[in-house]
Amino acid sequence: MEESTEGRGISRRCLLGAAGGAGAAGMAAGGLAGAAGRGWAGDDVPPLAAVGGTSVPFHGRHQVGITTPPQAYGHLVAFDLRPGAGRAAAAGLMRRWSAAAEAMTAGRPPAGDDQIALDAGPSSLTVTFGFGRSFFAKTDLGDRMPAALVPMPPFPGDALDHFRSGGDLWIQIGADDPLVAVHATRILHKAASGTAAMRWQMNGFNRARGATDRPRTVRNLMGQLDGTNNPHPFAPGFDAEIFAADTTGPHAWMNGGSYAVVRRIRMLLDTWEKLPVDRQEQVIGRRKDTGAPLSGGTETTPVNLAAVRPDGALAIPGDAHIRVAAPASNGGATLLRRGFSYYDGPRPDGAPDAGLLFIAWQADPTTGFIQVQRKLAGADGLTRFLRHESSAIFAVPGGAASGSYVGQALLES
Ligand SMILES: C=CC1=C(C)c2cc3[nH]c(cc4nc(cc5[nH]c(cc1n2)c(C)c5CCC(=O)O)C(CCC(=O)O)=C4C)c(C)c3C=C
Ligand SMILES: [Fe+2]
Repeated sequence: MEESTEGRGISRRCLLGAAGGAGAAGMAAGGLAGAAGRGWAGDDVPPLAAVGGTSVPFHGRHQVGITTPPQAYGHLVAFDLRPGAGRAAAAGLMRRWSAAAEAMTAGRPPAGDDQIALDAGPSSLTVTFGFGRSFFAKTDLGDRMPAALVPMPPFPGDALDHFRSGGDLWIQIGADDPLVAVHATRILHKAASGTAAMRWQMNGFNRARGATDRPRTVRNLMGQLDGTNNPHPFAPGFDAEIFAADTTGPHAWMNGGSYAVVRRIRMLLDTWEKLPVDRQEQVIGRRKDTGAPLSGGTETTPVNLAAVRPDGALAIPGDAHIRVAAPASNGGATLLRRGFSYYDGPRPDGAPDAGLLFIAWQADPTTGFIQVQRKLAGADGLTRFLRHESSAIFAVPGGAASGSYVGQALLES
């Protein structure tokens, strides 16, 4: 049975983690020992299960939610500053948001808690904050806007909804428990009151942690393993490809930061599902069941783009998604893809409103997403099964040190 602590509104479970289950760098299963030391000596309380007890520390050089393994539930929320809200108001908001995020990711109740996630533990909650281009003019910080935060160019085939694109501020919320994710979303929305209004919200999901016998690549709504050939955080060159280069001067506030490109990409599932599986595999260039490249091997075997079949045809077709998107086809352009599926029921035309909340992380969107998407829009066999329906790009500053808030180096210097 669950026990809540009177007056503090936090479950004792939150303070007693479970052993095991921290599958990734930066994650701590039962990583709440500090909290547990604050007067909670009970040993008759059942501990949180591994999913609930896993915490991802909020503070660090980089914000969380970039290299953190994708959680089961995700909410992407964009806000616009209210008229009259300038730099000081934005600083106050980032301070409130960071304090709430720091508390919730540690399994503590934030200020003004509504207690809807009392007994769930942190459940790998991450909260990631970003700034859109429009933020800088409204806060009189135009001279601090980095050159890499370019306007997104149009691409052939785009069908963008302006009202679900862009935004002054962005929050990515991820957690392995749905109540924890919704709780964080609602708390952060309430904390914005008076300063910023919600512009759009999109809700997504991935496979539940623990549903498979071992952590494995997520499967998207087309049925493919998606994320296999992502760059690995421990690989040489990863930081240079994904995180902004350290600088001094007006853009030093982005040290440790990254750029997020967010695209809501609807999948034309009724058309896709009519295609035989072997044709679907040719479109991607990988086996649908195992994720192995059509050049052979297992999911993790390096792709051989030069491999030919006995009949002399390319094993991975010329218009296969993984060929056209590969760094080798794009001057080395590398992205870290970390998205969420969405499934929002039927559209008025009867087709499923379903697809991918595609999020790409990179050191520079011009040499990252924009370069690759230009190529894909013209040459990728997958394109005819997709519609890009919203688009945004955000500068995501480095993580906050303990006692400071995300974006402080921008807003207070
Ligand atoms: C602009 C970049 C990309 C968009 C947009 C994009 C959309 C998209 N992709 C899939 C499914 C898969 N993509 C896969 C690999 C892959 N995709 C991109 C880029 C974009 N994808 C890259 C750079 C790569 C890696 C290429 C490589 O070097 O091998 C795969 C294969 C498995 C994997 O490696 O992740 C799948 C499957 C969908 C469904 C989609 C839009 C909805
Ligand atoms: Fe892709």
